[in-house]
Amino acid sequence: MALSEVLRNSLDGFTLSLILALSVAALFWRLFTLRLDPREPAALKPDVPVIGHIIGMLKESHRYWAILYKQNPMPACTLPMLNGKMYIINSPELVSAAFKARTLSFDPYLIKTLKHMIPISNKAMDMFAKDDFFHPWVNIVYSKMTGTDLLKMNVNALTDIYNNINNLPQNMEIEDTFIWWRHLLTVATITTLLGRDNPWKKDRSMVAKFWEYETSVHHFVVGPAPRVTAPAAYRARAEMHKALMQCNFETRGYEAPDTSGMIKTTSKVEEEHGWSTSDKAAMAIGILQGSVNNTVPISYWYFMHIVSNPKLVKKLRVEAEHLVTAGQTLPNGKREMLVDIRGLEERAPLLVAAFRENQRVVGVGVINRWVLDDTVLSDGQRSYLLKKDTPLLMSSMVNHTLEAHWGESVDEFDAERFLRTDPRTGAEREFHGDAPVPRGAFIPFGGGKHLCPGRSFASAENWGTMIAFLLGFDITTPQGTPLVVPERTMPLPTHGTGRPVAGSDLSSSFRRRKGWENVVWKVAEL
Ligand code: HEM
Repeated sequence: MALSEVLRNSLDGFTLSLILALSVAALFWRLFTLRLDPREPAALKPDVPVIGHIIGMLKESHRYWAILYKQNPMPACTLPMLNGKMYIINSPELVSAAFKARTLSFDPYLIKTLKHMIPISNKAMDMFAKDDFFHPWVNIVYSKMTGTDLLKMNVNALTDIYNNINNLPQNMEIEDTFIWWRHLLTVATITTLLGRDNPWKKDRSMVAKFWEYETSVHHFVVGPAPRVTAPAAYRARAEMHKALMQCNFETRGYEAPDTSGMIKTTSKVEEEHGWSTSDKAAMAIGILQGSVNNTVPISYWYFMHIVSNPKLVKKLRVEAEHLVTAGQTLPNGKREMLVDIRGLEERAPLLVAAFRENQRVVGVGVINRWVLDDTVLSDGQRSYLLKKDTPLLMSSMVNHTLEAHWGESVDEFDAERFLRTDPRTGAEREFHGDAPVPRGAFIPFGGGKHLCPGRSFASAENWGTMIAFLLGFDITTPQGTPLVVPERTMPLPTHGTGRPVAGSDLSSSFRRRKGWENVVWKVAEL
């Protein structure tokens, strides 16, 4: 007799249903109950079992980590998620320790994300993911954004921006300052990487295509079918890919003298490994995305935080006047104004402090790591075990918005917060790295072996741009009143900085300043 027949004969329907229900419950309990080693960070259970944290993340995006921390201020915790777990690290001491740990890596995320983000072949991606290709390739990215390569990038970016500024009329009304600024910085950053012969220089519509793709990048990363869920972004990516192939890779345009060392050298390595034109162009999309996606919104908010504050503009102009010298008078009667971009951290402390404060205020993204091997982190008091093959997240929003670090004015933009000398008391502030807070509490560029390689470039591009706008223009609303910083959206988990909320008044008026009408901006020879 079959087992099912035995069961049917010996048990009534109710008992059978009960056994079935208990078995399902036991299986569910077994699958979804988090079993932790006592040395791991304590569990932080969601209100709704199993899926509560996922709902929270989807609903609140980056804000969720700050909400959780406010409710449960734990230095580190483990979040149960479906039948897995994720570690969260909140305390600056543990963030610092995590940056130092060689067994915590961003690489698995980078490889997995790139595979979906860019139109690369499986063959090239498999090669990219192998240690003997990946590590030298990443080393090129880092080494080609230092020293003379970095200097050349800074000069090229600012030359592009200054050429644009030099061509502006005496007075200009802008309807959407965000879009206008986005165009200026996107083209300059891409031109720095690819050289002047690039699709974004040739065709203005390419900038909108870049942002169509960038804004929907989560459809590519998460899947499953971006062609269906984000058709416009999918088309935009295809057009960028085709244009890059034609302009920069089929013709070996990436070898041009004004192409950045980073693109030139990574493309050369790809070429030596037999990558097709299509794969080289696909990888360039990834590099451009990583370079532009943070730089442009950060830079817009930096600009807005400054120009909306007339007192700050006044102080910054005093500082900026020492950074420029008059050059020769040109045949058209205009006067060259040379901007010396060397050593701005020492020579322009307020400009730099305002930049850092802007990053504190607007940078809400997270830093992700994958635990490659069992790792123990210590904050000096307690040690935490992190188990192999577990994701780990560090939220910049948690530490960037904590009153305990930044004081009562935490919610305000205070351009002087990052000055090493407190302007109110004259006292020297205790700094840890770039910030007057414990190491690990201010992490706009991440840290450790994944510390953003583009940080010095992006910073100099921002500072140099602001110097020309501060000295050269009065920037107000069309009515002549100070601009108001628009409200920011909460970005999706794939993005680190918000955009102006829909419906904000983004109009502005640029007027050349008296005495600075006939100036031609130029980077001083270094
Ligand atoms: C204000 C502008 C920028 C911000 C706020 C920013 C922020 C970041 C952050 C938070 C990370 C993650 C670091 C970590 O995981 O510890 C990162 C990584 C990276 N950034 Fe930037 N970035 C900016 C500009 C740039 C630029 C201009 C480039 C290139 C020209 C660039 C290239 C990269 C690369 C290649 C990585 C990956 C590094 C790795 O995984 O080892 N970034 N950036």
